[in-house]
Amino acid sequence: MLEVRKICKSYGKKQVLHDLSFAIQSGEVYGLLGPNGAGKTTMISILCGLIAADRGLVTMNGQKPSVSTRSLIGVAPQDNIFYKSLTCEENLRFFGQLYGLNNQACQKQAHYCLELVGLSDRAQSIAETLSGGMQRRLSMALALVHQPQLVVLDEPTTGLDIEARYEVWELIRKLSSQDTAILLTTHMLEEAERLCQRIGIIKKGNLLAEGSLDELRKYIPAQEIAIICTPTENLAIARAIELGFDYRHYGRDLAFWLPRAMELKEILECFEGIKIDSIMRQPVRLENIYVEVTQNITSFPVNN
Ligand SMILES: Nc1ncnc2c1ncn2[C@@H]1O[C@H](COP(=O)(O)OP(=O)(O)OP(=O)(O)O)[C@@H](O)[C@H]1O
Repeated sequence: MLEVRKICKSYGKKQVLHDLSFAIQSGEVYGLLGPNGAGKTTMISILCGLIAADRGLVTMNGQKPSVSTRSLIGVAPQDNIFYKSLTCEENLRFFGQLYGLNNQACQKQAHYCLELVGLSDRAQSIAETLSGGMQRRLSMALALVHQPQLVVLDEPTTGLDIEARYEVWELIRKLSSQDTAILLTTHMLEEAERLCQRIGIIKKGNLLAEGSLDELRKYIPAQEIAIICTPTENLAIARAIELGFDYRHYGRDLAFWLPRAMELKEILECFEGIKIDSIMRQPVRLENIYVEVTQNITSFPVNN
């Protein structure tokens, strides 16, 4: 449904997007991940027609950008964009009008979207009196008022507490089940892991890796990861190297990549003679892959 093909963009002499290509199908949640300054917001701005690409093409359902293709996209930007002093319903009706809906359609869509995001009972509440989580859901409702086929959610859960985050996640799942395509940016890798069917990781405007979580696991040739806490890290690392285990530091955690499934007892036997305070086995997480890819430890080019 959405195809982004070899997009390039520079601000002055600084090129921030380099031949960026990806595609999103109906009902798919696609996570566009990358460190600060990677180019995610620039890409979103191009998608939404806010800025022009220097080169490359964005198509929706095979069509080049036009007023009609733009109406197929809804955007909930990082910062809430509703009018604080209007009620939820007034905001929705106003945004509906901006998208060219007539009065009747505005009314109908306002009610439908408020119900979809679980805010029907707050229709007459002034927007700024809503909790942070409700305000994010109102922003999402505004992005949906014109029934877009693709919704862009730019860091939809930043700053939300866990309950509010769950509500937004539920809403994203609901939209996806209704066949809406979703482009999600987030710095919360657990969020992307839970919600996204496919993930693209970009850095400095280059797509470094793309695929489902299972496909991305190829970046870490391990069955599992063992996080080990030891007062003598050097000894443990030396032993791991002898045994042929790769190792990484994730923050303060020392992690060994286990090339095959191993019982805890067997792992402990590997480190016999070395004091181990604690040990934890875990599957390869998106976080591990993301670190690997964005720190260029292992590099696998993505074919555009
Ligand atoms: N209007 C602008 N003029 C000049 N440079 C810009 C402009 N907007 C963004 N940039 C630069 O382009 C690069 C990409 O920025 P962008 O905001 O797209 O990254 P991002 O991945 O969205 O970052 P974040 O995760 O922090 O939101 C950065 O180096 C940024 O400083």
